Amino acid sequence: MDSSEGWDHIVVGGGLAGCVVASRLKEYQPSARILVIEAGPDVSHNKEILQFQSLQFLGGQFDWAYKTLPQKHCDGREVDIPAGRALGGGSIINGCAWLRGSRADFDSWADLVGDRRWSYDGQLPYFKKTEKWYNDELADQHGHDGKFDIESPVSTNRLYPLAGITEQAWLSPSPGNDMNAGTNLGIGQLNENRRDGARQVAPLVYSLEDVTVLRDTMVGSILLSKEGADDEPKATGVRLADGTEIHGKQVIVSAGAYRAPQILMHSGLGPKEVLEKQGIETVLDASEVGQNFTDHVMMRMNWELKDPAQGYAIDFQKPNPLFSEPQFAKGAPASYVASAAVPRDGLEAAIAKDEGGKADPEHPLLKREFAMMETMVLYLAVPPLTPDGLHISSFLMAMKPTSRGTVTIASKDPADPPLLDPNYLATEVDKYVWRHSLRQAAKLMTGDTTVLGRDVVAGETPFGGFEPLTTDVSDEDLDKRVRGQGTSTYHGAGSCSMGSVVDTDLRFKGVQNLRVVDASAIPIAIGAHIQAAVYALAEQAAVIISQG
Ligand SMILES: Cc1cc2nc3c(=O)[nH]c(=O)nc-3n(C[C@H](O)[C@H](O)[C@H](O)COP(=O)(O)OP(=O)(O)OC[C@H]3O[C@@H](n4cnc5c(N)ncnc54)[C@H](O)[C@@H]3O)c2cc1C
Repeated sequence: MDSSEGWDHIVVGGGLAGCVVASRLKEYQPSARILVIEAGPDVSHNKEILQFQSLQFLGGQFDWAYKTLPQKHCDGREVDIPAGRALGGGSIINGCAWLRGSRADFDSWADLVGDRRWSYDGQLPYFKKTEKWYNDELADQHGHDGKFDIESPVSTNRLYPLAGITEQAWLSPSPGNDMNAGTNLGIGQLNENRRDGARQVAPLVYSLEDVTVLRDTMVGSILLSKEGADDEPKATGVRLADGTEIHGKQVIVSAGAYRAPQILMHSGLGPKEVLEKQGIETVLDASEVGQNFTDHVMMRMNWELKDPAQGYAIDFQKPNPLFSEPQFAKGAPASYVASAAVPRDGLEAAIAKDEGGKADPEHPLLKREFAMMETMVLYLAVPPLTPDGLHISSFLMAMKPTSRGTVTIASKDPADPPLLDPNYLATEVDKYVWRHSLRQAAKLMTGDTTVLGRDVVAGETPFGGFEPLTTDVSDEDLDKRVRGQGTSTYHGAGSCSMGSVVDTDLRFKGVQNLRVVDASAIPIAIGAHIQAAVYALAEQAAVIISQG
């Protein structure tokens, strides 16, 4: 079929969500004509990608390699934000961490949009559709015949020598937690969506066999028609960056949190003042497009071992026989992920400072208890060091930021990158969470209350001219550290939020036949890595769309 013919559904962006929506719509509506248009290539059979164990493709040809605008609260730094540029989107280059987030996250999403389909219980059937879980524990929480094989260090027999000692450091509040069963407060196995260690990419797991895919093809804008003066605009197709028009009954934008707002703005759907500045005719003054943009801030730290001869850390120069066993190539060199809340009084004080007056107990962050900071300990040194057998490392990720930023445009040219301003660390809440959590990290890694701190770790090996992290560090030094070293966790979301830009059926408000289905529609900060939530969102969206 000529791709310019009338399609039932045109999916813009064949990323993680786009593949799910296209594949499921074809399954639910077998006679529907579905077109996916993806800016990047199809590399889903590339063996390097499938077998790949880390994030080596960052900055390469399958990465849009964005940079933020200078971050006001991060010493003016421009922070790198990678994003997948290929059929499969983020699933081609991401870290494969599989963490659902908590009941509290999804219930607050449902409260915000006033629709229980987006609560934890509302999303649970869709989480299950995505999973082929590896054991029968908490069976009511897991899918066993869903799309992705999920693996853990234990299910793949990766028994790291430091596992018990790292777990001991986080025994409170909830050891042995299943981080994908409704609560993520505590410590549990680091699960990954891998099959026997291999990456599983969205376009292979969600078959696109009977869907037409245009790859290496950039969409510039959405075609909109408006017949009478009072009529709502209607999406009638898309215009490619080279000017070609493709017509269809419905357009589903799945270009991700960075590009979805850009495509909408290039179509005349966005804040009027932004459109006017770029000489774009306003079809609908949609002031919320590109607002509410959020990302998780991450910090990485290397910790020197007291006795490297114990063989706790991977050494690229002198491989330890244990880590050379084949099972250790089946996942990230980590056993656990630990997530913690912060003290309520500190949180209340920070909220009061941000919002003025006394914190309202109904404030979304106080109404439920959330995992505010996630920690992973990796059994190897991370940049600027190379794995040297002398260091382990930890990654801290602040999962419930209250800072919100914007995605906007610099020009009318779809080839130009969007302007990304996540506005990291703008709020007192975010600063407080980091201060508290970095002190906790110092206590766990260097204090005498844990075996890790007492017997295993000698101290931090900082980089960038900072002093090693200790338990008696000042607030000022902690603020300086995170300002200077916080990076993206690559979890951009919220820039076409449900409730403001799209309704709870993912329809763009004020335009017919147009939907947005990707991370940009998530209206809150999910308290975990977000791919599982994006897959579940897309699964539920496909059901909703197929029902008309
Ligand atoms: C390096 C990295 C590591 C990550 N690690 C993890 C992890 O371990 N665990 C986790 O849960 N999450 C992780 N994530 C996040 C996760 O991959 C993303 O949240 C997810 O991919 C978002 O899905 P999406 O469908 O919204 O967007 P994407 O997957 O980014 O898909 C958008 C697609 O649209 C295409 N596109 C954009 N503009 C156009 C256009 N104009 N025309 C045509 N096509 C277009 C893009 O090329 C892309 O393929 C990581 C992300 C990155 C980048």
